Amino acid sequence: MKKLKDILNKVEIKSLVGFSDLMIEAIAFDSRRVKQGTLFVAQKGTVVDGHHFIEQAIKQGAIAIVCQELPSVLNQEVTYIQVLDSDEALAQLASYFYGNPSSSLKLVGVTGTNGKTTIATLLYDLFTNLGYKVGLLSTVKIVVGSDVYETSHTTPDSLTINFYLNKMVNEGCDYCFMEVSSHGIVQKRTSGLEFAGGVFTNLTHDHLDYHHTFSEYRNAKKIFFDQLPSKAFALTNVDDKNGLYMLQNTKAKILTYGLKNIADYKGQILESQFSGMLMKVNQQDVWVQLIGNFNASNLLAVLGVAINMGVELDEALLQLSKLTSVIGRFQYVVGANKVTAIVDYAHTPDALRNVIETINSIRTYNEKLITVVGCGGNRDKTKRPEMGQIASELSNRVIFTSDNPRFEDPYEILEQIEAGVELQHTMKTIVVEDRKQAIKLACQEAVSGDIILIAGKGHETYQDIKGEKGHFNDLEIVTEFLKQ
Ligand SMILES: CC(=O)N[C@H]1[C@@H](OP(=O)(O)OP(=O)(O)OC[C@H]2O[C@@H](n3ccc(=O)[nH]c3=O)[C@H](O)[C@@H]2O)O[C@H](CO)[C@@H](O)[C@@H]1O[C@H](C)C(=O)N[C@@H](C)C(=O)N[C@H](CCC(=O)O)C(=O)O
Ligand SMILES: Nc1ncnc2c1ncn2[C@@H]1O[C@H](COP(=O)(O)OP(=O)(O)OP(=O)(O)O)[C@@H](O)[C@H]1O
Ligand SMILES: N[C@H](CCC[C@H](N)C(=O)O)C(=O)O
Ligand SMILES: [Mg+2]
Repeated sequence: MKKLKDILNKVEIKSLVGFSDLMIEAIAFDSRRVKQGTLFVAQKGTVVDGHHFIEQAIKQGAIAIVCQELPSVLNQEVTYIQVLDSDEALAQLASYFYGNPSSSLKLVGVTGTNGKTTIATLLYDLFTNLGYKVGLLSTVKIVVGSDVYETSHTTPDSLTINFYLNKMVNEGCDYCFMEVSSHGIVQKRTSGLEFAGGVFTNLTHDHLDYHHTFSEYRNAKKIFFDQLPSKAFALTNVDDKNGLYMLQNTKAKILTYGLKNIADYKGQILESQFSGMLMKVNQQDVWVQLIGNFNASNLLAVLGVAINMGVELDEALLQLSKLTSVIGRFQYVVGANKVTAIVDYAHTPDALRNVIETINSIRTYNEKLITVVGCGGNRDKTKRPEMGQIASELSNRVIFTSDNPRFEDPYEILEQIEAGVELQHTMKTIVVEDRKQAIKLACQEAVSGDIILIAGKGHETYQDIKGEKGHFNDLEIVTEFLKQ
């Protein structure tokens, strides 16, 4: 329970109608979750306008309303707080309500198109291995020390973020690593958080359904760095063409990592195998258990963060060599018939290219690479033909299939993917809409030594069809078929 006056401390208020001397028991932005004593925040959403639910929230027990526009008829028993931006207000309120938890631990945010889950999870592992209690907010899960919680977003809403940060503080966590998605930044889910550091991975094609243009998407990511305080660090990938652009206006201490360009944390791959890579990092050799240029880059980011959080270089390198792959990211099983199946979360053109090129750089070409891939429904449509083109150009055989069609017609999605396949590659491709059947076909076609890549779903344990999430797990299914 907190005083309304205090909760509003950092909120930019346009007008206030009613008493501010109230005790608030809970905050909610969804009217369906309002109970007695709640402060309801009306947000303008992408589907509906939360202002339409103010009445309903009051009926359910809301005693105060934060909104951008005051309703035409006001309830005498309710306090209305008009603000410029409800999303921003919610983030500030949430932070205060939960005791400003981000200032009581060291919080590092990772942003970029690809690599966020990988870097945040590896940092969680590294600092846990060093003996610290650590928190993690990721696409795959939320972790507080060793307690695991389910999540539905890469960057949850600000109430959820602060709820878990508070839990982390109470449980004695020293660090928290979190993913910062572009949706999260635009919707101000991370406003009001005190970051000790930020990492930029890369910027390639994704989410143009939401951000409309590439530069809008890029500027969304940049806001995160613009808002970092001067005592924080901002670590960027100098190999990405937007790496330095991201930090143009940051007040934070600028640090760089890269495989190609001069950087504070500079790496080079000396040798690659399916089991790992030998890397040279700042003049020292280190064997790591992850593979691919993109993972070499991710590991440099991990190293940079570790060192800036006080870990000695030698210790950090030793820890780097102990890290293993993150669930759903280049996870592989080898069947009795020596067929290797790789499950990877590549769901953007760049990620798909990276993963296939990594496989191609290691394999001998005496074997076939069979790729099973699809694209999500109700998401960026323009990435579909690009992914079709990449898969068919770089693999020997491609089975296009469904990946969370959501509310779209799966065959329409598949047609859009196929539209990207160049004429000379059309013979290699086939459409099998049912993902289980597609994986089965790949296993039937594979002979000893062949490699099957199943891309797009990684750690996901469901297939989302018309809002119904039926159980589905690529790794489980392919492991089963490989036994047959
Ligand atoms: C497009 C998008 O990002 N939508 C997010 C947004 O919902 P919205 O703006 O559509 O909300 P809305 O349905 O229009 O409702 C507006 C307001 O009315 C309220 N409402 C609504 C109905 C009602 O009966 N009562 C009520 O009060 C809602 O609670 C909301 O405050 O705010 C919601 C609450 O925070 C999010 O759950 C929701 O995520 C949806 C489910 C989603 O799919 N988001 C994806 C695209 C996403 O955020 N992905 C990113 C990036 C992933 C990546 O990088 O790959 C992520 O961080 O997960
Ligand atoms: N640094 C990187 N650059 C390019 N591709 C990468 C990089 N790291 C990982 N990938 C590829 O992208 C896929 C997704 O990686 P990861 O889950 O770490 O990204 P993410 O940024 O968390 O994605 P999301 O936006 O879904 O949260 C991986 O399975 C791999 O194929
Ligand atoms: N966080 C990403 C994941 C996409 C994964 C893919 N399996 C899909 O469903 O499109 C998104 O929501 O766009
Ligand atoms: Mg992620």
